[in-house]
Amino acid sequence: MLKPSDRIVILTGAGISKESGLDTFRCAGGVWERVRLEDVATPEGYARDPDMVHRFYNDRRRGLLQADVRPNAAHDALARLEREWPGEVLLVTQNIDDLHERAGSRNLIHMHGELLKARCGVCGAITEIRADLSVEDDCADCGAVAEMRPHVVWFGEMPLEMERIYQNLATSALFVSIGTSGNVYPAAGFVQEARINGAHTVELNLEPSEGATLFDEKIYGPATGAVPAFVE
Ligand SMILES: CC(C)NC(=O)[C@H](Cc1c[nH]c2ccccc12)NC(=O)[C@H](CCCC/N=C(/NCCC(=O)O)S[C@H]1O[C@H](COP(=O)(O)OP(=O)(O)OC[C@H]2O[C@@H](n3cnc4c(N)ncnc43)[C@H](O)[C@@H]2O)[C@@H](O)[C@H]1O)NC(=O)OCc1ccccc1
Repeated sequence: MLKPSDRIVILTGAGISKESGLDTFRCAGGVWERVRLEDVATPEGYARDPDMVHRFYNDRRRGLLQADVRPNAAHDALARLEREWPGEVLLVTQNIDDLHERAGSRNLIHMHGELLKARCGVCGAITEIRADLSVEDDCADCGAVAEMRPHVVWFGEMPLEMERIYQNLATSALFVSIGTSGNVYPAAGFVQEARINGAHTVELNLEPSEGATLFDEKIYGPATGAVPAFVE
């Protein structure tokens, strides 16, 4: 069905990191059951209580840096696909963890940002971070005081590299969505973009997502089983 030169675009969400020990957002016991999205993942929430937002992301960052949190078989299979597929494989993730990179994925877009990076609210400089972030942190580049925020895309903010993503969706022969519930836009609209351009669309998830009916093919089950089997 696919020609070796064909482009493949893959979208991943929190479900692919679940079996690595990282919580999803909307499943039972998920992140948004514990904290209000409006308080910790919006610019308004940050303006209201930056300490609360820093605590939220510092906790997740420490969780990500735990020794037992590492890429799983699904992350590994996608890195292998990128290495072995003769055509281009672009991996677009909504996840802010670094498990795709640790698995070896390179042609990767973090459309919602990265937990191990901070950004200056004044000059936009981006720095790598592994320790806690707080309102005390100043910008090493422009010296702005207390302006360092998590380099993540909050609700109401424009996701990253949207142009490059739409260009690749417009020329993809295969679009695969893995471990996402299809609730958050514009990511939830990518399947429609891919379909419009004639791509074959596949959903790999634990259960049907909001956009399940838009996929040509659906395979349900844990990612660590479904993704390696699909890549094989
Ligand atoms: C809630 C929703 C209604 N709101 C939005 O979508 C909003 C508003 C909006 C825009 N357009 C719309 C159109 C209609 C309605 C609303 C909107 N969108 C925005 O504000 C976006 C910005 C959204 C980004 C917000 N930031 C996040 N995160 C970063 C921070 C952080 O992480 O803290 S979103 C957050 O939700 C994303 C989606 O969640 P999922 O990854 O899908 O996780 P979820 O828990 O929901 O699902 C997990 C799935 O995995 C499955 N699963 C579980 N275990 C496993 C397993 N083991 N194996 C396989 N699958 C598994 C489960 O079954 C489940 O289906 C996450 O990735 C995460 O990034 N910005 C924007 O639109 O800018 C303008 C614009 C417009 C056009 C074009 C460009 C720009």
